[in-house]
Amino acid sequence: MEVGSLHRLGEKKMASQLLDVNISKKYSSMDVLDNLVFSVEENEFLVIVGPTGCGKTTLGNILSGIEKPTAGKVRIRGEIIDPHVHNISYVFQEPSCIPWYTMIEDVSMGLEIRGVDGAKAIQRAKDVIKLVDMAGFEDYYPWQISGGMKQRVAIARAYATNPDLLIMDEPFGHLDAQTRYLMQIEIMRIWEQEKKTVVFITNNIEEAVYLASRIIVLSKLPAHMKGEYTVDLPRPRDLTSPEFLEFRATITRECEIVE
Ligand SMILES: Nc1ncnc2c1ncn2[C@@H]1O[C@H](COP(=O)(O)OP(=O)(O)OP(=O)(O)O)[C@@H](O)[C@H]1O
Repeated sequence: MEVGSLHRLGEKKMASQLLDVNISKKYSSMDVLDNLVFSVEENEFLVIVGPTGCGKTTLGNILSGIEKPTAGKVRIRGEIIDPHVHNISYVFQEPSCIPWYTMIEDVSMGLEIRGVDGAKAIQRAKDVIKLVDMAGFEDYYPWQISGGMKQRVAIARAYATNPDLLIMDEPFGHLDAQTRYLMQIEIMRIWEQEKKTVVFITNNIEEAVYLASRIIVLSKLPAHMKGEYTVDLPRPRDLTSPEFLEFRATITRECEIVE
């Protein structure tokens, strides 16, 4: 079958640009990221895939401003990214709920730290807990809910501050296959509703093709860009359709994983 739905970047005109990335990163003498140059559009769902240990988390940390590149810059709407200035949310692989906080306290705390007054913070926390389909669990503690539910709360916390950019680093990596699939459906529903820019890191190619508006494939260490694909399959995507399977096979080949 001809892969008519694949486009090398450049065939489609970019919409409004949010991030402009041009970076390299070394740890001591080890080259980790090798001259990565790409942009991220407003409201897109960009997925970064690459083999284990290739530097995906390092890239996420640099995009968020937590870590500095050794060379080059990340710009957000033209300004050098700074987590103290720009509103960036990060969802990690391990859900990081505070054990002695209820769900509503956990989500509202981040807002209060940012100066939102108590009543408004609670209301916004209720809204985003509802957004992730956790209404009714506001007064539960982390030890009373499942791993998937904790990750929903982490996503609620990430959306609560209405961020310019959401970075998700293998957020479903520790979940069982069925919960992972349900979470993929959920994250799509939320993304389509909220229209936030998401950079999603994964080494699961099926997940990448299911979620992405665009996929960037990284090479093994030191990571350089191997390919960039616009995914224009209709949503919700059918994991068993010939088009989906063809796309998955193409990305798998690009990652040099034998299917
Ligand atoms: N702070 C650090 N200091 C030194 N080396 C580091 C540091 N952080 C990461 N590394 C190294 O950089 C390389 C890339 O690590 P990174 O965690 O970014 O990869 P990854 O693609 O996210 O891995 P995985 O798929 O296993 O999550 C690894 O060799 C790692 O040991």
